[in-house]
Amino acid sequence: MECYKILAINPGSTSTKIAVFANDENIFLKNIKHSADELKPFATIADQFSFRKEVILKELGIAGIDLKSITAVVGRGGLLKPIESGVYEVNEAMKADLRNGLMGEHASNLGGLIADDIAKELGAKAYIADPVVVDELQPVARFAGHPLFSRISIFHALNQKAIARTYAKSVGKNYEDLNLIIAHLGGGVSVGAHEKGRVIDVNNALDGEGPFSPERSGTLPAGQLAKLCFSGKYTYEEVRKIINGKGGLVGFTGSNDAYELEMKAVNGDAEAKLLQDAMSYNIGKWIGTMISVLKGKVDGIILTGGMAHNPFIVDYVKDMVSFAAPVVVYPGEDEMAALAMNGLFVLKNEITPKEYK
Ligand SMILES: Nc1ncnc2c1ncn2[C@@H]1O[C@H](COP(=O)(O)OP(=O)(O)OP(=O)(O)O)[C@@H](O)[C@H]1O
Ligand SMILES: CCCC(=O)O
Repeated sequence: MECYKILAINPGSTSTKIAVFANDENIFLKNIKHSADELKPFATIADQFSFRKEVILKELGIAGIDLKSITAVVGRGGLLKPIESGVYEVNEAMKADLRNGLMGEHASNLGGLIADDIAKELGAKAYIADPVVVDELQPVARFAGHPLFSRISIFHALNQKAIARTYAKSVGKNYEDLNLIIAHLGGGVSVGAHEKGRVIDVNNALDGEGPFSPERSGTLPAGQLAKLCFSGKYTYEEVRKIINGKGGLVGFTGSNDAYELEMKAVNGDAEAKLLQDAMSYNIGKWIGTMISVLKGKVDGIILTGGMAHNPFIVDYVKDMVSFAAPVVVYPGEDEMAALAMNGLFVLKNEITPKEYK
């Protein structure tokens, strides 16, 4: 059997994860952490391009990975225009949108850019897969209650889709035959209603919608938010930070570490327990919303992401929603394997990459 080597690149806000797969075998995995001081000199995410690329090449060199053996490079896609799920070949239109932060700044904007740059040097092809802007919302889900507003699909598409397929396989079904609710419980939280392989509704996990999470506010009371914006006490940037970065657990405790909160709760801190319960309650409430989106026809409810390791959050949510369907837990995420496998499917001609326009 031919051996394809795929380099996967997943830039996050405080880390760059890289992996090399030989077909479906993971032969190298590295989580390169970036301290706040290291990233301080860069005014924008795009400015971090050379720094992150050099760090990746250095780590691959240290690991003795022969770059010439790489067949394809797959990067985590960023804030592009809304697109359907799938694998996309990196092209000039995509690079321009990623570079210019067309839909906003997000560390994953660098995924496609760095993948393309490294691939070009190797004469290989670069792809992105299931970026956060995957948009399969049904028409009624796009309404936000005033013509000046519309709901937008931004969520952990890569992990949600990969976990959905893993679960479907485990029950001997196709993803496209199931109705699933997937709650990704990470630094941000997204809760998606997957109807027969399409995410017909999901909260915008990046921009003030959904349950609050370790570092995001989720939905805030609109009237109070409007008042705060015009109080003269906060700049636009400060309000943005309340929504994303300094919201959620960071706002309440100063830390985005849900594990730290869990330990405080375990050790008898009643406030910590109440906050953890409140976060779990809101997650359960949003899953309830998606149960009604799927009209109660739910084959499975899946909890994934880092906080799915927390038994108290899992039990709280199970207690609220297990009336509707079995609740299955896949703690953590496997975005690196998901990226690489999407690349492998393309190399094996099992899927055709789509064109970004
Ligand atoms: N083993 C664990 N037990 C309990 N909590 C955990 C565990 N691992 C991670 N967490 C908590 O899960 C939260 C999210 O962590 P995770 O690393 O999944 O997020 P991320 O990858 O930074 O964000 P995102 O998934 O939104 O991209 C953190 O607050 C962390 O404390
Ligand atoms: C919402 C998509 C990914 C993230 O949490 O940043």
